[in-house]
Amino acid sequence: MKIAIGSDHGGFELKEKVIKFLTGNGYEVLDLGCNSMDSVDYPKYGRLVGEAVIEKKADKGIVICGTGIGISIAANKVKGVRAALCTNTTMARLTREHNNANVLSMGARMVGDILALEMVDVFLTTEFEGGRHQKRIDQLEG
Ligand SMILES: O=C(CO)[C@H](O)[C@H](O)COP(=O)(O)O
Repeated sequence: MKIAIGSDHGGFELKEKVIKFLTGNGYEVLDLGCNSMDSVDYPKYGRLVGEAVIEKKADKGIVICGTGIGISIAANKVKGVRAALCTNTTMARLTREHNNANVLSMGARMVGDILALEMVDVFLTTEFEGGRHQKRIDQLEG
């Protein structure tokens, strides 16, 4: 499975740890930046990850900023993206099972590294349940 990942400066350090986790667990990674802790603007990176998923350059995406809020808003501007800001593993599981989320968003200033990696693992290994949830997702695309 190929994962597109992007962050702003607030998420840079966590992004590097997530990349290490992903490559260590057999995932392919498409790192779309940023590339240092120098201050950058999160909209670009949210959009890049969202576009990579929709253009099928990656199977799923991960976006990280300080809170996870701004970059999730940015990713969700790309048509077809369902980016979910998660703060615990239950949310990471349910957003796959119920929302078929294709992008995980996390706030590096909000959650610890261990929890973040647990959320990544759960998000990437949980399947969409389908059934009653599909018609609700269809309505999102209006
Ligand atoms: O969380 C964020 C957006 O939702 C950003 O990471 C945050 O706003 C960046 O702040 P600063 O420029 O003060 O580092």
